[in-house]
Formats: sequence, structure tokens, C-alpha cells
Amino acid sequence: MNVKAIDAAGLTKTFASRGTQVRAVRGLDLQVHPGELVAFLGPNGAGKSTSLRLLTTLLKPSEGVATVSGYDIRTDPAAVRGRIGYIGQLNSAGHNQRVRDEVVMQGRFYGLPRARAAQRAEALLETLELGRVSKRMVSSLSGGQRRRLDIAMGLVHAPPLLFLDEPSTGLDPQSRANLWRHILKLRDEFETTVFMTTHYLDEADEFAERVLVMDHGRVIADDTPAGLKSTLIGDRVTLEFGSAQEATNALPRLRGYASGNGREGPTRRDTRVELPVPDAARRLPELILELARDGAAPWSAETRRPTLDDVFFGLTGRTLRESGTVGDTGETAEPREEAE
Ligand SMILES: Nc1ncnc2c1ncn2[C@@H]1O[C@H](COP(=O)(O)OP(=O)(O)OP(=O)(O)O)[C@@H](O)[C@H]1O
Repeated sequence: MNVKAIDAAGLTKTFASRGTQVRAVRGLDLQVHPGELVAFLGPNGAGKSTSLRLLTTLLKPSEGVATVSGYDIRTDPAAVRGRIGYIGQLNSAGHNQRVRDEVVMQGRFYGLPRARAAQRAEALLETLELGRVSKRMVSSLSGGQRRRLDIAMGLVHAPPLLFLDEPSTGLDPQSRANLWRHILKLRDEFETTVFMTTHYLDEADEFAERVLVMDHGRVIADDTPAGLKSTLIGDRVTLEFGSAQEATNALPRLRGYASGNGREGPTRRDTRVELPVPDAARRLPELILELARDGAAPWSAETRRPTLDDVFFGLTGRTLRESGTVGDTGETAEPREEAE
């Protein structure tokens, strides 16, 4: 029997906060298969961390059921915890410990015999390229190295399923790329299922096989990044006209070409019009010919593939940035990664 890594139905969490009810997660239905790499995307307060905390048994659901690695989160939380790694938003390692000791200690915490814990620590630190710093104090590590140490600690008991809550927030782009190289390597080596939240659209796009978009406590889309972009949005076409008046004149004709989820038509800004068009590379010549027949040919035309931000906008009418979410520029709250 193929046990699902995650199988949740109707998972709900309501917090009571200062006399009001906050419905953080509203009926989460989710199935994740072993070996999948799933990214959970959404603005601040969408309910991503709460979902993770429910699935990792740190919180009890108000309603709904879920099994994680085959065990019930309500009735068998200890069995669930023994089979998952959870790396939260804050670094967990103690500052005044040596890197290697910290991982060994975590292994002992999970009940591994000393020799096994030491062996796992060696192997993970090597895979995560922390072997060189294994005798250093945790406090001396760079932001990226600390994040990788967190991952080593989360994986020391060889769990088949790893939960990562915003693994790369606060890292500069180089450290993020490095961290991702390691996550993918671990996955190939140990066939670990990875379920992660992220604010970074570009990394969800590049690395996740499946993206769940969450908003106001609900999953509003679930597909591959490419699937989300092509079914929900279509390609983007930008046409530049000789004047704002010409651009306005072209709008009725362009409305017939615009696609998407019903919310989006062509939008004009000064002399430029942008619109979503399915299979734009093939349809663009025909579109320009039609406009030319009306005497409204554009000066230039350009197509681009949609981004996940376009997807989010198409679904909610807001961009992730407007929703108060970190963009894809990489804020650097942590020290830069050492060159390795
Ligand atoms: N312990 C709590 N008590 C009351 N409300 C809470 C609690 N934890 C979370 N919330 C609320 O639940 C909602 C969902 O929060 P959650 O942290 O799950 O969102 P998120 O999508 O992970 O956001 P972020 O991207 O900022 O981490 C928010 O409105 C939050 O304020």
C-alpha cells in the first residue's frame, strides 16, 4: 500500500484572540505523495505557518482529520513527530554549542544510539558542506550555514518527510541558491518528501513540482507552476501604440483576445496595452493583422511568460507585494554566506 506522506481533510484552526475568532485555516484538504516537493505560497497571514504547525502536531486542529507519514496527528502525535523533520522560521541551534555536537545531541533527543547519531551527523554535515565548520561554535556561522545546520538537525533521525517554514527568508540570493542546491541534493540522496512555505515566487517557480496558493485560510489553487500559469493566466502580451488615443481605440478588438479567469481584460497605461493571451507566440501575428485591418496596428509587440505573481493577481486581484509579502529581491537580514 502506498502510504501518503500527507493526507488531510477539512483541517481547520480557529484562534480566539481578544474576544474575536481568527479563522487561520479553513478546511484544508491536502494529499501529498512520497517524494513530492510542494511549495505553499501566500501572503502574510494566509495561514501557511498554522497549516504547517497543525501537520507537525505543534497545534491541535479545531476540526478536520489528517495523517502524516501514515499516523493520525490527533491520536498519534508522537509517531508523527518521529517521522518528520520540522524546521521553523527561527534558528533552533544553541549559539554556544559546537556545530557537530548540536547535531549529535539532536539525534540523541530523537532516541538514536550515540554511535548512530554521530554517524548521521558526520554524513549530513558532509552532504550539507558543513564538514569544514563542524568544530566551530554555532554563533560563528553565516546565515546560510545556520540554515543548513537547522536542516541537518531536522534530518538527523532520517525522517521521510521534511517541513520547512520559509527556509530562505533573510538570506541573500547567493545563499538562497546554495541552500536550494542542498535541499535538492538531500532529496535525491534520501528521497525525502519536502513540504515548504515560501514568500519567494521565483524559488517556488524554479524548484517546486507543485504549488499550493493559500489566501485567507483556504487553498485557492493547486497545480504545477507551469500548469498554474498556463491554465489560469496565459501568456502576457504588451502592445505599444503610436498614441494613447490609438491604444484606447484598439481596446474593444483586444477584449476578444484576452483570456484568463474572467477577471482580466486588456489594461492600458498611456500608449501601452497589456493583455493575457493563450498561446501568444502563435496568435500574435493574427492579432496584429486584425488590428492593422482596423487601421490600429501597434508600433511594437512583445510577449512574456506569466509569473506566479501574475497567477496570484489573477486569483485574488492583488499582487503578493500589495499583500505585504516579501518580494523576490532577497532582503538581507543575515550575514552573507562565506564563499565556499
Ligand atoms: N496563536 C495565535 N493566536 C491568534 N491568532 C493567530 C495565532 N497564530 C496565528 N494567528 C493568526 O492566524 C492567521 C494566519 O497566520 P499564519 O502565521 O498561519 O499565516 P502565514 O501565512 O504563515 O503568514 P506569514 O507568511 O506572515 O508567516 C493570521 O491572521 C494570524 O494573525
